[in-house]
Amino acid sequence: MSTTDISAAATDARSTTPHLPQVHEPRNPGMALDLDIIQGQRVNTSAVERRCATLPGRRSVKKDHQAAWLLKAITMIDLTTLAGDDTAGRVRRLCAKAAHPVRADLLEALGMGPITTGAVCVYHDMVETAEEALDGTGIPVAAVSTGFPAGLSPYHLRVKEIEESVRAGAKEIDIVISRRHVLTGNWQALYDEMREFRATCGEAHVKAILATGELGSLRNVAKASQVCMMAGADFIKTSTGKESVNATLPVSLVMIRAIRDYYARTGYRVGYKPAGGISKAKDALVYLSLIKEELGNHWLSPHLFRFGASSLLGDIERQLEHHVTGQYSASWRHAIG
Ligand SMILES: O=C[C@H](O)COP(=O)(O)O
Repeated sequence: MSTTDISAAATDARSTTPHLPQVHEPRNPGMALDLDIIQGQRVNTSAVERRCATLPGRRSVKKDHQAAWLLKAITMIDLTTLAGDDTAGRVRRLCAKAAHPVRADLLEALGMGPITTGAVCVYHDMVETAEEALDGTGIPVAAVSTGFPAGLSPYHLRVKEIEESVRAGAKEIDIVISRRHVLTGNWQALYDEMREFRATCGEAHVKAILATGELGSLRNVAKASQVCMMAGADFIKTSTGKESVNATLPVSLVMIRAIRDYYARTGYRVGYKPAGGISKAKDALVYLSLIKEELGNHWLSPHLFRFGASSLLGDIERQLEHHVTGQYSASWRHAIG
């Protein structure tokens, strides 16, 4: 990464606020299911693993540049709470954190104006609470729908859940795909399901959660990515955070390259959301460098990249505090996010 590139990233980080008008990105309308493309998907697993193994060691940005990248990362977090014991109080606190993700004195010391996270992500039941709490901030609410996390509730109820979440005010819907369609190679069923989910979302943007840890192979991940994009997904997302294996770099590389292929074929840019288990600032930096190298700077923006994370923000804020003060605070001081 050249110094020029890093400076550009720093400048961009200072001006990125997701709720302000973004570069207009035409929505992916989808296309007819092309089974030849699906069957033609190949993944060289050892090459993917080799490439990913070198990334964390090779790519590091330091000092001011690191702070700029971390600030940028914050603007691309879907700040998430998806717990059985979620309460309205917890969701309101999370929303307050999304609107003010970094302490004002730290932002001032870093020469930054206000920033926010990319979205707040909750279960359907908490959409109205989050909407009220975020009123006036411009931060969108993302709802996980369609029987999250397993996606095994009756089909008509999954469609209904999307309708209800959109009616409650969610601007983004994170759907879960039926893993069995992938595992049985029923690409038409996966396409039809995704197509209907997308149509039901209407103006709300749809993120397709593949639950990659349950798809059996990287080749299946590549195929499922292509099918969901053909069916009109605005984003493809790795995981619910509830599988035993969630976001990983190899899975990310495969999905990112699927996005690149789809863009080359159709001219439409689909977003990427790694989710689940990303909790350290240094891991966020590796993901951002992977995106930059494989997809380019255009994707380093909240309208095309998000982290799905419940605790990443806390570690990033801790690193920023260290950058400003030279001291690390205890992690419990950054408990939310
Ligand atoms: O979509 C977001 C994930 O559920 C968050 O997972 P996490 O709690 O491991 O950060």
